[in-house]
Amino acid sequence: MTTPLLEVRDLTVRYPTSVLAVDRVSFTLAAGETLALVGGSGSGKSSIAAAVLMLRRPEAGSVRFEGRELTALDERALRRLRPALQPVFQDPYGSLSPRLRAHDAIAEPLRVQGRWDPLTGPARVRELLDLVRLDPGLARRRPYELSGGQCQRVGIARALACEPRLLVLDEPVSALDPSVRAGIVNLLNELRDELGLGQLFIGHDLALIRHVAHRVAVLRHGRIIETGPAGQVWAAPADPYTRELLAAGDLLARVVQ
Ligand SMILES: Nc1ncnc2c1ncn2[C@@H]1O[C@H](COP(=O)(O)OP(=O)(O)OP(=O)(O)O)[C@@H](O)[C@H]1O
Repeated sequence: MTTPLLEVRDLTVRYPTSVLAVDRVSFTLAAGETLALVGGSGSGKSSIAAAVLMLRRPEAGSVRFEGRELTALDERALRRLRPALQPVFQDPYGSLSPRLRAHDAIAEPLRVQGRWDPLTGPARVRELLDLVRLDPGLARRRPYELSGGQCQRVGIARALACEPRLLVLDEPVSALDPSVRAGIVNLLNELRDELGLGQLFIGHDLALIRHVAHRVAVLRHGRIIETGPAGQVWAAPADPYTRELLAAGDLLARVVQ
């Protein structure tokens, strides 16, 4: 049996305020696969993302990335591994420095990792711009001179600069205008297929997630209440809460149209 890209077992996250945010959650994710974590506000999605990225150490449970137990690694070992696991966050403007032009924002992770070569670096940045289908003419613009969708493409290019194997996408299109969401979602699908990335896609809009995910895990109060292939969960949700989420998604889609 091949080792999954990511294997999470009995993950438990508790905050100092003693909120049990994630309660013994387990799932696996293969390379080239998108697993969506869906659920209402406060169901524990972002807490799982933070624990997978080891931005917050879990209270209990195991997070294995390519077979390595992340919870057992010290900060130094984690720092070496971090480029392989990259986040993309919700707020495209907030995730970029307002000072940096798109070109420098994309070059920054290469510089930080000591991988910047003045001879080949600019070509690598152009390659990354091309990968996220961003016009090279926009490379000199700062975030406030770009649209939300363009900023999110810069954010994705920054993540790709690290040559990751796993993207943790925490509501990557929720803050964007509905008219540009499909473009970003399609880009993420294409990148996954082109580069063989694993994607943990966090969201609450099941209508959108149907177009992204191979599999879905539905969260409620920090626990997975239903999991399965996206098409199956969509066509025949087993849990009444999933049915509620689907109905809410349909309603939202109709309002947005
Ligand atoms: N830093 C924190 N300190 C204390 N409690 C927290 C913290 N972050 C999250 N929580 C609590 O943990 C639970 C899960 O929150 P989390 O943000 O993971 O859910 P979520 O599903 O991502 O929600 P949303 O969709 O609103 O972002 C909630 O009860 C939340 O109030």
